[in-house]
Amino acid sequence: MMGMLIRGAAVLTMEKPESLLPDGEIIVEGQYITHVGPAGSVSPERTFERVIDARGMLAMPGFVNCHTHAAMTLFRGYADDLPLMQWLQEKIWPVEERLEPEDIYWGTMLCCLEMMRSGTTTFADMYFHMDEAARAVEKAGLRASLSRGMIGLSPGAGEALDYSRRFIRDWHGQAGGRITTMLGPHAPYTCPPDFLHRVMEVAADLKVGIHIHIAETRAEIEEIRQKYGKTPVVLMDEVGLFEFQVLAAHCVHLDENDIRILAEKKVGVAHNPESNMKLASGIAPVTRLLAAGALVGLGTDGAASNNNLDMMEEMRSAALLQKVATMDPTALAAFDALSMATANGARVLGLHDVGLLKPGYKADIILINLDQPHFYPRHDLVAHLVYAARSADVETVIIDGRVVMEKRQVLTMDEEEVYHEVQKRSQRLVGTGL
Ligand SMILES: N[C@@H](CCSC[C@H]1O[C@@H](n2cnc3c(=O)[nH]cnc32)[C@H](O)[C@@H]1O)C(=O)O
Ligand SMILES: [Zn+2]
Repeated sequence: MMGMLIRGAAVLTMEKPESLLPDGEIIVEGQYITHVGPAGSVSPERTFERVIDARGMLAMPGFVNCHTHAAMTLFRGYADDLPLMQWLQEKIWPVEERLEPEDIYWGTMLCCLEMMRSGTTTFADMYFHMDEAARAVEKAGLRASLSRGMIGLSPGAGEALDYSRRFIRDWHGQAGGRITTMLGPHAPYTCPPDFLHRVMEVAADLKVGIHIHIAETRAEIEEIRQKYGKTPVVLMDEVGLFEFQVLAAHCVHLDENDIRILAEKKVGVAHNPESNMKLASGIAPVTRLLAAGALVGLGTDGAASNNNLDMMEEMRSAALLQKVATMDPTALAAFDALSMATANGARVLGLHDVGLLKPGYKADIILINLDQPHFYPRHDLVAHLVYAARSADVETVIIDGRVVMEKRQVLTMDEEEVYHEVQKRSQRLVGTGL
């Protein structure tokens, strides 16, 4: 195998803030990165199947979106400006009842298209009809951790758990390892402890992680306190959930004890600042979580509560929100926000060879076009990425060693077909035709 050489780019490996090569060389062989070094580190005699001249670009790991509901792109702009419980119960759950499996395929495809075009290479999804979501991911070429969301209180809970078990067996490690799976009990207020015990049995049996929403709103804290006399985090800990690899979305309303538990049990937290702001759920104590040593990644949540899947915007929102919430401009510095969006996000998903540009890591690489006004002067590229960049700056996307977008041309999906299918289906679902 001769592999692919990327040369001429500034290379941000994300290992340390100072590990930026102003002019670097990256070799990709198969799915993996096999070399990262300065210009001239690759022998001129060596030949490659493909050489990408990336002068004027910055190479960095693709973004990892730690929490979304991919096919909710179908409901973007359908129900806005409502609090979470009302939004879910009155607006979202009724239209979700009407979703057909093929809708999920196209909704997930639109999600993949939007993510790829904004530099996201990996995402964690919790939804249903997950076979269709997996097929879309397989076709689109992204990396994803997929879970079938389960409402433990619903009459269909047993069926959802059976589906999950079968789905995990069918899909875990598929698409050359791009697809992994988790169990998806929705939240402590929809999944009582007896159901969570059944979920944990399956998790132990199939050796997969658990993706759940925790402590998203004050209403949830109140409801759990009234029912169980404790916080959602303590309840989940006592149930034994944190003995597993857990991806906990939101974690907005936490006390000091909750923060200590999340850090100690190495729970992966998915922080979703824009969804939390839009639904007025609150501000997650990210600064305190990080100070306590907790593992925190970044997510967009579904497109119906954000309303886009843009990780650059999310990163910027995360940093700005922590600063204003703590009244401390040093809070969530640029490199920390960038780590949450890449390397730490991968760890939150339990992916230990994703999120850094380093030999032995999966070749999930994005090239960002630096030849633009908002990237001058070139003082600090890390600060530029967090505070000045926008998603349209992403030129080229490589996932699992394969070029899937080049010069902003998506190579794996037919964009027009995706738009057409999504428009048609969302009209049927929510009855609006623009
Ligand atoms: N209703 C499904 C299972 C739930 S999938 C995951 C659910 O999470 C919902 N969801 C989306 N965003 C949020 C959020 O921020 N908090 C809580 N739930 C959300 C989403 O609408 C979806 O219904 C069934 O038929 O079994
Ligand atoms: Zn969610």
